Order: sequence, then structure tokens, then C-alpha cells
Amino acid sequence: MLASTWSPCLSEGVVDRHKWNRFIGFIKNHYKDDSQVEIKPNYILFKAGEHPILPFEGHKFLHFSSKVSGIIAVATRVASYINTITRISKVHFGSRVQYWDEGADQYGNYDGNERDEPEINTSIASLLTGTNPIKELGIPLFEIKDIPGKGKGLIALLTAQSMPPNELELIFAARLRARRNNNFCPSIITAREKHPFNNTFKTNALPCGAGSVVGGVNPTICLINHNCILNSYNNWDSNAEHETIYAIRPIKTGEEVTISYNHGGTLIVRRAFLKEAFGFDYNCPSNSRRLLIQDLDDAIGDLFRMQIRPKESLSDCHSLLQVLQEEYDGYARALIARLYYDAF
Ligand SMILES: C[S@@+](CC[C@H](N)C(=O)[O-])C[C@H]1O[C@@H](n2cnc3c(N)ncnc32)[C@H](O)[C@@H]1O
Repeated sequence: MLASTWSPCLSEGVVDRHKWNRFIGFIKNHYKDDSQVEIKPNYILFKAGEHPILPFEGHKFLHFSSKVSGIIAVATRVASYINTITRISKVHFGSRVQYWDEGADQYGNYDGNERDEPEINTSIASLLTGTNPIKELGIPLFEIKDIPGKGKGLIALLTAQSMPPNELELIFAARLRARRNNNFCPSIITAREKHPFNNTFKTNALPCGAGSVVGGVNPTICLINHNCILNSYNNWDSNAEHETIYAIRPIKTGEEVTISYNHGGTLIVRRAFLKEAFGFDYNCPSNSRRLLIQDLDDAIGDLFRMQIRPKESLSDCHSLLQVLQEEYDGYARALIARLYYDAF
């Protein structure tokens, strides 16, 4: 018997879904010219052996296998498919890929009855954990509001703590019902001026990658205002070619969603940059700690000192860790990750 699979099954969580999507994308590309490999609405079909499939939803996948073996397996190419899929899956999933033994299979298979049914999510909780709720439900998790002194901005509408899906479902259902009658604004603001390469473009574009000279204006993301005490990060995904906003700490209902437009520095440097690049006078809620962060950062960046007085550098790393925790209320993960790297 030729058979391979991985176990335990993949979850519906964001990380596994992301990994599986990349894997599926890779397989589609790999077999794009192979007439025996067909892309169906919900899965990839390999027309060899017992026609194994790869569903588009990773948590439904259990094994990629065939009972056809020996010379027939080679002739029908099922052996080649299984070997290649196993090899590629090992690159994507490492040690989670395991050989499958039919006798030990307790989980059944991808249900053939579901194969061509459109897969519709019905649970809000599963949408939140399983897909993109904004896209799927057409209901944003934020609203656009006028913010005194800043123009427009994004205000969080729906937030939740981690809790069992059933409880989450009830809470969200109630909140959505309440919101539906209100002034719920999913509209998108488009470019405000005729010519894209003007100041409006510059103040609304986000760089497509760190240090990139290419910027993109996303009609919703461009409404996010600046705060040095940010609650979200923006990141350009060069593979998917889109910008994503990640919450870096819980955001309360009614709180403004903010990112940082600047690259650190003293208050004078930050204010000058924001004035020059974005045309506004910034009243930073935090200064003295920022100065200390900057000083410690500069000291830690002094490689000469790190070599001749490593204890002092390490002590600065420790101090910076404490100040970052205070400044960001325990949510400075990306900065702390960099700090650990420096300390190492
Ligand atoms: C990317 S847009 C953000 C959306 C903008 N508020 C609007 O109404 O279109 C950047 C502009 O928002 C304003 N802005 C952003 N953060 C601000 C802040 N903290 N204080 C004052 N104005 C701010 C500035 O005018 C800046 O040029």
C-alpha cells in the first residue's frame, strides 16, 4: 500500500489555515500544466489511482493516499503524486507529516458528500476564528468617525476576549443586532483629490515593505491615525501583495485604532517628521520614557561598547525591557523581540 498523510489533523486556526493556503497555492502552481490534476471548487483532484484529493480547507484533510501499489501505481502516476505531495508537505509542515496506516485511521476521510457543495460558514464565532469576518459577513469590526483635531479615524466596534466559541457567538450576535440599527458605516472613502501624486497620496500611502519607495493607498487603512502609543501595526505582505493591520494588544470598543507613522527618535525628531511628512502638529502623550527608550536603544546599538563592556550593555537591555513594558502596557512584543535579539 502506498499512503502518506499527517496527523494530528490541522486546526481551523489562523496559523494552520495560512500554512495550508500557502501549501495549496504551491501545489496548484506546481501542477498547473498537468491535465490529470483538476482544480475543483473546494479541492484539488488527482485523477490517478483512487483519485486522491487535497481539500482547500486544511482541517478537513486527513490523508493523501492510494491503495494501488507497485507497477500500476507507477503507471497511473499515483506514486509520483504521493511522493511529490509528501515531499512538498514536509517542506511546509515539517515533522507533522507522518506516514499513514489504514488500520490506525480513526478519523475517517474527507467527506465525499461535501465535495462540490459550496462551503458556507454560518457561525459568527467560526468566522472570527476561521475566516476573514469583514470579507465574509460584509460587516466591519470598526466604524469610521470624525476625530477632533485629526480628521477621520477608525474606531473599534467589535472586540472580544478569548472565550469558548459558544459564548463568543452569543456576545457577537447581540452586539451585531444592536449595531445594525445604528449609524453603521461600512462605506469606503476614496481618493479625495483628482491627482494621485500629491500630498494627499503621500500622507495616506503606506510603504509596500519596510523602507520601500513604493507606497499604496488602501481606502480603509489610510484612515488610521498616528499615535506613538499605538495599538496596531501595519505590515506589507509581499507574497500576497497586501497590507495588513495587526492589533498588538486588545482594543476596547470605542477606542481608536492607531498605528505609528514615525520611526522613533526624540520628541523633537518625531514631531518634526510628522509635521514635515504628514502636515500635523503632534501632541505626544509620552515623552520622558521615549527619551529614555531612545537613549538606551542608542547605547545598546553601540557595538564597540558591547564588545568591551558587555555587562553594561546587557544591563541596558534589561532596563530597556522594563521601560518598554511600562510604555506599551505590556504590549511591545515586536520591540521586545528585537531587544532580545540585541541582547543575544
Ligand atoms: C493617513 S491619514 C489618516 C486619516 C485622516 N485623519 C483623514 O481624515 O483622512 C493621515 C492624516 O491624518 C491626520 N492625522 C493622523 N494622525 C493624527 C494625529 N495623531 N493628530 C492629528 N492629525 C492626525 C493628519 O492630517 C495626517 O496627514
